[in-house]
Amino acid sequence: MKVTIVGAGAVGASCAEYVAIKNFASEVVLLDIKEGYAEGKAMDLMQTATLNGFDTKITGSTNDYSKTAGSDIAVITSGIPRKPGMTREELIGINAGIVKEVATNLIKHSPDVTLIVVSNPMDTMTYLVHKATGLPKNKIIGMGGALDSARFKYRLSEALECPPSDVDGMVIGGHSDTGMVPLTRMATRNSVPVTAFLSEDRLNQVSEDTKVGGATLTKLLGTSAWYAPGAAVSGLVQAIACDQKKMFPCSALLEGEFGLNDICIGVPVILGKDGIEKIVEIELNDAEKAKMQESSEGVKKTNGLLDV
Ligand SMILES: NC(=O)c1ccc[n+]([C@@H]2O[C@H](COP(=O)([O-])OP(=O)(O)OC[C@H]3O[C@@H](n4cnc5c(N)ncnc54)[C@H](O)[C@@H]3O)[C@@H](O)[C@H]2O)c1
Ligand SMILES: O=C(O)C[C@H](O)C(=O)O
Repeated sequence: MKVTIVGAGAVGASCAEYVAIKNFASEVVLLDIKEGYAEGKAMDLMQTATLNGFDTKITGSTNDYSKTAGSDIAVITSGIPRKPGMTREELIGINAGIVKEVATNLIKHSPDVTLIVVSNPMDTMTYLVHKATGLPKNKIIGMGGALDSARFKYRLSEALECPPSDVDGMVIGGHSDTGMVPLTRMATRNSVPVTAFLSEDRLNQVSEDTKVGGATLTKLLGTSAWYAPGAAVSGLVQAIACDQKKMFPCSALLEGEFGLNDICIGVPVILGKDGIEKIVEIELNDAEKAKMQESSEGVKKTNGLLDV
């Protein structure tokens, strides 16, 4: 199993580290445009192999896509991150060109690759990859909901004063400060609805904290987060590589599902060896449907800025 990660920055390197530590891939190629950078990150990570007990071979490349040939899965984390005070949408001007070029180069050398898009604004970048490449729709996956759901569970565990592993929950919708739709009605603590423990006001606070999860970290760090994003991407890579048939909210191209068309946005999907093997159309109530509709209008507005 060969995994390529383009963009050896904070998120790309974190993802490479988690993939290696989970020890399911034979090879990880890190590629970056910055001279020597991916090679340096790869060497540093390889020097953790005996410490962390993995056998995955990690190599680096400065923009030489021939090194990525035959990749089964490729992750796109190339592009600029936001700074405090910015929205993800403001990154489109620089990141659209980078993502389009990177996706085209990857497919040239690995025509059967499954792509995971991470660069922001992620839903729009995922849509761009659909428009710019001829890959089938099951092979283009946007990562946002897995991370947002992890943050939702963290915030729920804080409110419930319990370990995060007690909590289950999911965030669908656009990966933006206003577009996320945390499904509080369906969240549980060991199968008991969290609504049994938390007031409506407290749950609203959990939702609002979840939606600005990325912005909160960006303010603290001066740039956007990387540990949870890297871990979330590695979960998607593992589900595909190991044909796990796991359910994650991912940005997928919708053709009528959830009443939406011609858009990539976060919905529950089953991930296995064929990428997105199924979109799971869960039943939403009227309030959730309205939030999803509003979220899709935001994503479509950003898509309208694309030159496709
Ligand atoms: N979808 C998500 O949930 C999520 C989470 C975190 C970050 N992100 C996004 O991921 C992207 C990367 O974030 P980061 O913190 O790793 O940034 P970073 O600046 O640390 O790393 C980005 C890397 O991309 C490289 N790069 C730029 N242009 C390139 C090109 N044409 N080819 C190859 N490499 C190129 C840069 O040299 C840099 O090393 C940002 O757009 C950020 O907003 C998304
Ligand atoms: O917040 C960001 O800009 C990065 C990423 O989308 C995140 O949610 O951490």
